Amino acid sequence: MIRVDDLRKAYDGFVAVDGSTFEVDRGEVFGVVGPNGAGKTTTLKMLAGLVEPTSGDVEIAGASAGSLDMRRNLGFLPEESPLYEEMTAHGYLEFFADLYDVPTETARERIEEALDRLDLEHRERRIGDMSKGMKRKVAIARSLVNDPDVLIYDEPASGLDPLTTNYIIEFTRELADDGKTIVFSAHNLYHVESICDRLIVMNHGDIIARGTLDEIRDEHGQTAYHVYTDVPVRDAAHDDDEDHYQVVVGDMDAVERVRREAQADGGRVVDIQTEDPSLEDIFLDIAGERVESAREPEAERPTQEVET
Ligand SMILES: Nc1ncnc2c1ncn2[C@@H]1O[C@H](COP(=O)(O)OP(=O)(O)OP(=O)(O)O)[C@@H](O)[C@H]1O
Repeated sequence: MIRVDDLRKAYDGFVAVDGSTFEVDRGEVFGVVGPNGAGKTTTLKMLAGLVEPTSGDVEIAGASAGSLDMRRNLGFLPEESPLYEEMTAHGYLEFFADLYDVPTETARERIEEALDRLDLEHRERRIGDMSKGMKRKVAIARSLVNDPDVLIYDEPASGLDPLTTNYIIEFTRELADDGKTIVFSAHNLYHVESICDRLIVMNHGDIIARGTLDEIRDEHGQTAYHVYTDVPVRDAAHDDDEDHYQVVVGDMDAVERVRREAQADGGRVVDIQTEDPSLEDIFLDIAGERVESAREPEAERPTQEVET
């Protein structure tokens, strides 16, 4: 659906995006992740035909970036979406539907459906008097008025309260389930982990990792093994609540060493749990930088039990 070939952008010699190549399939949610200044917005704007690449190509559903065909089939949500503050949500969205030549009745139905699904309250309120979350929902509805196949969302949920953030992130997933192809950027890696099919991780203009989250984990991540014993072993911490000892190791050989050590002291391993690295852990590993400190609590991370 989207093909990006050796895309590059330099501003006065400063390279913001350094030769990105990737493809996005129809119906996919595709994440573009990275710290501030990684080149996410520049990449998304080049996809949307809003920034002219220094070199390289973008093709969306067979149309080249910036062409009229492509624009008709695209919804872009900028990081900061300036809205017409004096208008109501309806007035504003009808105005944009009109720009896309959407027939009035179709536009009304589409707008109503989008605002219902986004659960936008106080639709007749002046946009200038709406909360930040409400404004973001109006901007998202705006990206849908032309019923595009492709949506490009720059930080769709950044800076919003957790409830609105979750709502928007889940809504983004639903749009893909409806068949839309979505490229979205995020600082918050937890959002990416929760809804992306595939992603690229960018840093300083380069793609430093790519694939599904599992593929990225396999290639770059390291599973942590939490080993619980009933006798003290080297480097273990005592868990007062459970009255056992816990040590975290990086591979099965180390787990085996802990088991032998416990046995030598007349004890045993009582449990082993694995913890997959989060995208943030992986990012720290490969880029040596933290992408987002304000992530969801640790408890949200998936933990699987393994056979002991
Ligand atoms: N119009 C411009 N002129 C000069 N430099 C620019 C311009 N736009 C972006 N840059 C630079 O290009 C780099 C990449 O910026 P970009 O906005 O794409 O990053 P980002 O990953 O989206 O960051 P953020 O998460 O902060 O939005 C940054 O160093 C930025 O300062």
